[in-house]
Amino acid sequence: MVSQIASIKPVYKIAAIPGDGIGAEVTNAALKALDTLSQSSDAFALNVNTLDWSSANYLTRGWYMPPDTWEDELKKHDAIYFGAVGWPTVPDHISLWGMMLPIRNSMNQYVNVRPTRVMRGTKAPLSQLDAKPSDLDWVIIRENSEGEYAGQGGTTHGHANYAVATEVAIFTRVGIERIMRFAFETAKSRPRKKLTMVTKSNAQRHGMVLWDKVFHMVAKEYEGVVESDKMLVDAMTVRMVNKPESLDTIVATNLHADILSDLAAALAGSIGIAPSSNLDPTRSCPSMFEPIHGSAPDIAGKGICNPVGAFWSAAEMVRWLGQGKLDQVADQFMEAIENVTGDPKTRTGDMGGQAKTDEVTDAICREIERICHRG
Ligand SMILES: NC(=O)c1ccc[n+]([C@@H]2O[C@H](COP(=O)([O-])OP(=O)(O)OC[C@H]3O[C@@H](n4cnc5c(N)ncnc54)[C@H](O)[C@@H]3O)[C@@H](O)[C@H]2O)c1
Ligand SMILES: O=C(O)[C@H](O)[C@@H](O)C(=O)O
Ligand SMILES: [K+]
Ligand SMILES: [Mn+2]
Repeated sequence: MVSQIASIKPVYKIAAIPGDGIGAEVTNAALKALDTLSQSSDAFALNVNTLDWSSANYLTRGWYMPPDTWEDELKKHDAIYFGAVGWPTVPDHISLWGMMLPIRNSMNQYVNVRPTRVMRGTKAPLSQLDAKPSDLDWVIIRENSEGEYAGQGGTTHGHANYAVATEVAIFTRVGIERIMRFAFETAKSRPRKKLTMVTKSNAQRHGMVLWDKVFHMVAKEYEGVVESDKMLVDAMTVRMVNKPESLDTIVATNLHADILSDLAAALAGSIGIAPSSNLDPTRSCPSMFEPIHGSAPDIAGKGICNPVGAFWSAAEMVRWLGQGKLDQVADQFMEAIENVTGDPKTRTGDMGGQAKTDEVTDAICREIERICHRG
């Protein structure tokens, strides 16, 4: 699907779904930064197709994504860039199941990679606990297709006072094995070669026990290569706060990693910084890149949200698209991001500054141009 302009630059097709609230604001910022990056680089170009799938349009059309065509539409692209979905006018389970979860499921995005580290200029709460910024450098590998998010369950007698509802947590051997292999490979690719597996197999005695068993099976293949250990999820929250330096790569279920990644973001300074990559490692479908935060109705429309998590997610998209050939460009993007967070004048409120989203975006574009043109 990648084409060439005048046989010079590969052109990647991107579906951009800004979505709701600050999702749209940060996507707008990320697309500006990506445009500046591609214009400043000889290595790639982007062809962005923006899709108006949102809660506001759901209320008038009755659908989030065009019912018969959305899968084919998305598959025409090399990657998906996503803002956020969810708005107070629509129940959250309708909005999440109207767009984000069907995309993760149908596009085979069974891995969700969530890196966290303390960026230059951030005031991480951990520093008040005598931890150094370098003590927090983690990658959370979130299982992205099963657990409590598989959509199995139901409601009976919903309107009666004897209503019953189930939410079935699904764990398959295939699903566990593929996420464990991805996690071990991620740990192996990082300098410390260390993996911590998160579980709750003391209380949940079926699915989580299978989760542990498959982990131990895969761990044997990495003996002497990757050091691994196991944590119960409740104790894991304590270790993340008290011994951040003891962690490196972390693998957890869909629900556990959803929760732990927000905690990780807060410990590193702000939810507004944290990126995520919903990956189909087989590359048969487009992968999706989005900040981990939601639509933030409390600050939406004010122009004050932090676009850094959206920028970082965009950098990860460039890295993924390039398959090794765009690493230098992605690194330049990251350098620009940290130069901007490092300057107190270009930090948003959540990072203790006063800059507006647009000011941070203009600063990142200037910085990208400077870095790309200096050499
Ligand atoms: N992947 C997604 O699209 C996604 C993820 C999480 C929540 N949601 C949805 O978003 C809506 C709001 O959810 P929520 O309030 O629980 O979570 P949220 O992440 O939207 O916001 C939590 C808090 O963090 C702040 N915050 C988040 N991102 C920020 C940023 N970039 N800059 C500055 N501050 C930021 C918000 O102002 C808010 O106080 C709900 O409808 C929820 O279902 C969607
Ligand atoms: O669980 C959810 O609501 C979503 O997965 C969202 O919180 C996310 O982290 O992407
Ligand atoms: K999001
Ligand atoms: Mn979440």
